[in-house]
Amino acid sequence: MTNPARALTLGLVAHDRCKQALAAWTQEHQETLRPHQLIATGTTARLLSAAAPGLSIRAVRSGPLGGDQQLGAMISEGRLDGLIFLIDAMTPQPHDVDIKALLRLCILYEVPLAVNLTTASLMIGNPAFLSGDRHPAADPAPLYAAYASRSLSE
Ligand SMILES: O=C(CO)COP(=O)(O)O
Repeated sequence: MTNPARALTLGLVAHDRCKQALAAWTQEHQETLRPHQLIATGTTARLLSAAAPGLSIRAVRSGPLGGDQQLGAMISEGRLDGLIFLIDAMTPQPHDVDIKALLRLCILYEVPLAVNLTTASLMIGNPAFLSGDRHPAADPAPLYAAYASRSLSE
């Protein structure tokens, strides 16, 4: 069953060589994105806001300065509904550990994740995703409750 439509909180991040592509995609999909709350890492936010001035995009810090970790914190608090993250696979990044940590939290918490624009378009074109509907297995709480309360005694 599909939940009533609600505004989602979506993360948008792109490495430098992918920023123009994400800006063009955001512009192209601005009507679909408009009802949702968009959060982007600092420099990505600047470019996307220029490309699609009608969208309200909240900036966190730049990725290498903690922005990826801010998005990760939102995931761990259940405050991010999806992430579009265009990663430059050909350029070493100084904050590789932060990138890995953000991807890991998407996996851990079943957050829908697009690492290319084909998947991003599929994601936002899917009415079930936009309505906030998630597969029942997407609730990680039961999975990790046993881990969080594990006994540490011998
Ligand atoms: O480095 C990033 C993600 O890992 C993106 O950060 P900026 O959007 O600030 O460039």
